[in-house]
Amino acid sequence: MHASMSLVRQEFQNGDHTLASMLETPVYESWLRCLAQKLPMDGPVDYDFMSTDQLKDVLPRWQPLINSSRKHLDALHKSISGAGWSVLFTDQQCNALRVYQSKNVTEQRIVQAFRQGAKLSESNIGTTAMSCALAAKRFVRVCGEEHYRSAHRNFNCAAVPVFDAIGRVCGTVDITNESPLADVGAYYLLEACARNIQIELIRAIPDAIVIQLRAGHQPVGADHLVLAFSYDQQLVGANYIAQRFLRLDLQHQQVQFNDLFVDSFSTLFDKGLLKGYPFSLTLLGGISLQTEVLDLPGQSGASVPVSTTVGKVIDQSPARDYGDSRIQTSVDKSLRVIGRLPVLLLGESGVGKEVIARELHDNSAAASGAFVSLNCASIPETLIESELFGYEKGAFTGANRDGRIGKIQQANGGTLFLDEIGDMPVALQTRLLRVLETREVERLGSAKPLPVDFQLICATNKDLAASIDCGDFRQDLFYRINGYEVRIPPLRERPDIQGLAKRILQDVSNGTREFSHAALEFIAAYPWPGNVRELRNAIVYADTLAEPDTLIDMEDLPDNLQHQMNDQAQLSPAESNSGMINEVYEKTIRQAIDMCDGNITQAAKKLGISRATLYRRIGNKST
Ligand SMILES: Nc1ncnc2c1ncn2[C@@H]1O[C@H](COP(=O)(O)OP(=O)(O)OP(=O)(O)O)[C@@H](O)[C@H]1O
Repeated sequence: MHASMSLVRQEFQNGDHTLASMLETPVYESWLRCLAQKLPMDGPVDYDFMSTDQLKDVLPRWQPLINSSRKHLDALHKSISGAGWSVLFTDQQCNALRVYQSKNVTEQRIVQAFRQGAKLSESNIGTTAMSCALAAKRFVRVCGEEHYRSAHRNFNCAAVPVFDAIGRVCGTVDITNESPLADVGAYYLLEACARNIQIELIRAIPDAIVIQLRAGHQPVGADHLVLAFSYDQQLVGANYIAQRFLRLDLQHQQVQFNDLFVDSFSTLFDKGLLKGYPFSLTLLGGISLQTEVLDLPGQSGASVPVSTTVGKVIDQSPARDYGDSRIQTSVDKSLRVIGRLPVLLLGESGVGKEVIARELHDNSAAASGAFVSLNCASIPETLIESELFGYEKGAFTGANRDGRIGKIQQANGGTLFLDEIGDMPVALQTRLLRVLETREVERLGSAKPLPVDFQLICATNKDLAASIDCGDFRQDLFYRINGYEVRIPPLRERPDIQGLAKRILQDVSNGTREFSHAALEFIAAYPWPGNVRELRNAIVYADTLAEPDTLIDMEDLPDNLQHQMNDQAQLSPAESNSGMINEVYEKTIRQAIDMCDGNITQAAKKLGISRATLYRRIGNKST
């Protein structure tokens, strides 16, 4: 094989393509593109990387793709790393979004090139499995000297394209090994990973109802068809299998629910309420498919494993940690009452009210029902009513022709989570109160009451007592929703911020990273005005941008945290009158001095404050 490939390459370089044209078509076509770009076949390859600033610019654009792929890439890496495979996830320009090096890697070029932000396009590094898979839109293996650049002759690669919710190529997953042997098992897992990422992208479509379908006789583990519909019945996502099975071309076609099925769209909601119970949908041609609702609008899905083709899909949700045992105690108590009393969660923005609401739902007797959330502050006042109560066919101009099921009805048999309840308009508070009293809901445009049964969890960061005083919140509704009140302390008041941070980092990095001592001290000292949301974002940021396989250090955390800390440290003690905050800054300053072995000038530089300010702060402590 080696001798013959050398001959193929030699003849190609001499302008004779007879042998090269017998290579796999995607590989030969890539060679032709490389030739057209005058890339040399021989000689060293220099890898090009995005600068940290460029990475910061593109990361927000990549984030949805990274989020949807993370757990499937983690699972792929775990499965095949021991067999020597490194995993690379790229965007559609072959820029490395996420990398996993095999523990057994020895080839220096893999060590060098497998870094986030590496620019690995064909025009930069010649033929690769990624560039071939992108062009051919299918699985391609490129082995040894099939790589255009001879520097890559020790690479054995395979790659598949990743398709987005409507079937456009949005990236690739590549696996690379130093061993030249084919590995059918690894290829199978690679293809399953790409299919699962597409399903995850479909499940991330906001406000879509996502269903999975299969023929009754399909064996366990076979791929399902996954379809997502918007409220107006339009097909907004379909996985690769569904696109082929139903002959769809979503990039160029608009498809409605009843272009595909004989059943009415409302079947999805009526049957979907019993989440987890399959029902039957019939295609226009008469084929009947077993259907299950994966996500209802308002629920963020993308967490339940769908395709079983990767074998056992790992549930990555860790045992919950709040950094405060008082919160766990309150959650445990709430669980005892939630079936009978509504729970009211109070706390600043970002403390984790929705996380706790989901935790309560998942561990309650209604866990098999839906968790339906409505943020009363984030949708226009005029829409809350139809969102909550739903409406009948033709209830008002612009209404969907089939009518719409409301959130209250969707939560039947499950949990209704009303976030920012303090922002609900007073007129609607009256209607909600009636539903809570009668346990019946009337859709807009209908006088027919429908019985409903759900657990209620409300949350707010407003002072409801003050809202009642000024007439913005009904007192009787307050008593109705406040069966059991849980006050969630802000992060800065929790005793074990470091423990929570470690747990989040473990989750985010899939157990591959830890914090340095200095970073942990900083985390404990910083006041976290954005609470756990801010902490989590900072950790995701650091995990994404820090060099692979290193500790997360203070410098890896977002710059703005350190600036905010320093700004506070610049304040005179009189300006910064909170004892807690003073203590926090003094602790940071002491740590900086320790880290600089007592050198005040260096410590001041590290903190970004003047020596005078630093002395003033130390003086403040000693007085
Ligand atoms: N205990 C926790 N462990 C890990 N992550 C958490 C925890 N609590 C909250 N988070 C994360 O913090 C972010 C904010 O959480 P959540 O939306 O539940 O807060 P909230 O109090 O409902 O905020 P808001 O009032 O702004 O709606 C989310 O990204 C969530 O994943």
